[in-house]
Amino acid sequence: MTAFADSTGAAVDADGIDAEAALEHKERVGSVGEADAAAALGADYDCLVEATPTTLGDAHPGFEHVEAALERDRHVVLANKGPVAERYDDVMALADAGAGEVRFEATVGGAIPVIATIEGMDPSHVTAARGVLNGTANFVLSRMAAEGLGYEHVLAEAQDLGVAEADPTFDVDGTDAALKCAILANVLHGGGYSLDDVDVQGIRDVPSSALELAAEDGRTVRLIGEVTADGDVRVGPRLVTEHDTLAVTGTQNIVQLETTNAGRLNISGRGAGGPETASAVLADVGRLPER
Ligand SMILES: NC(=O)C1=CN([C@@H]2O[C@H](COP(=O)(O)OP(=O)(O)OC[C@H]3O[C@@H](n4cnc5c(N)ncnc54)[C@H](OP(=O)(O)O)[C@@H]3O)[C@@H](O)[C@H]2O)C=CC1
Ligand SMILES: N[C@@H](CCO)C(=O)O
Repeated sequence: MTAFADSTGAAVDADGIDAEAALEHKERVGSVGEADAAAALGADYDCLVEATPTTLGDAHPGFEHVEAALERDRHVVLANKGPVAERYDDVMALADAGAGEVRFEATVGGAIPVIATIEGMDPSHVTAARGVLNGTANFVLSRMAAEGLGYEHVLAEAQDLGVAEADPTFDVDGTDAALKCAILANVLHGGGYSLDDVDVQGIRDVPSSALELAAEDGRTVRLIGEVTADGDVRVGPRLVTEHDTLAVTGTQNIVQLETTNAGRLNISGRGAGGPETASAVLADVGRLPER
């Protein structure tokens, strides 16, 4: 690693950075290094890992970071969903114009290999996708149902686990799941989608009484996102039976892919969290060609 930045500073060294020392510097001083944060963009590197907070619309500052790397023919690996959910076509045009590749496994489903599976099948053989795509909302719904706990209390627990977005309304209002669905739609249809194309409803208005009522009937509520065979994209709370494949618990995610050759694939696993997300980022780095 030759550069490492946060919002207020950067550590840059072409001979390699001591990550432990940079993190210790952040603990002590509040930033990973003394250099200007923007200095990391001009550093000597092969691949930029973009993991700034996901933002909507112009996807600032993530998009500009991606642009700076691709214009220098560097590879990009994203954990940040903004650039590939909101500006997929712009990102791919930049990649097509140069020698850098863009990968973004971590943006959908945390540690589980959703994008790699679609690539492996070939997107033209995947007709639809649906699933539980937000670990925070799933944690909140499953804890509320299992423990009868209040919404605010459970959301605070999810924030402590490090799975909630910097702005947790993204999670509970369905925005994060919608961004992931827009990314899936872009992968399946070769671009053209953003958050504006997703019909979104979150879980904020799901009362614990609705979960109790559903449980009496052997059912529960899950925040389900889907890209339909017609290309429609939507996210909302849905009733599912307690034993349904989609009724994963805690921060687990599940993605169901409808495929022409393999039928329905179910891929589930840890969909959020620091080590989980880092594993997907590193898997992408390993998939990049040598520069
Ligand atoms: N956490 C998870 O489970 C998952 C997260 N993601 C995505 O990964 C990204 C990171 O998530 P997470 O680590 O949880 O988020 P955090 O909010 O914990 O961390 C974001 C980091 O970005 C830094 N940052 C902010 N602005 C800039 C900037 N202009 N230049 C350089 N660095 C900047 C922040 O610096 P500072 O420390 O100074 O504030 C902080 O270190 C988000 O886009 C999120 O949506 C994707 C999958 C799973
Ligand atoms: N906040 C997101 C992180 C993973 O993208 C979640 O809860 O699923």
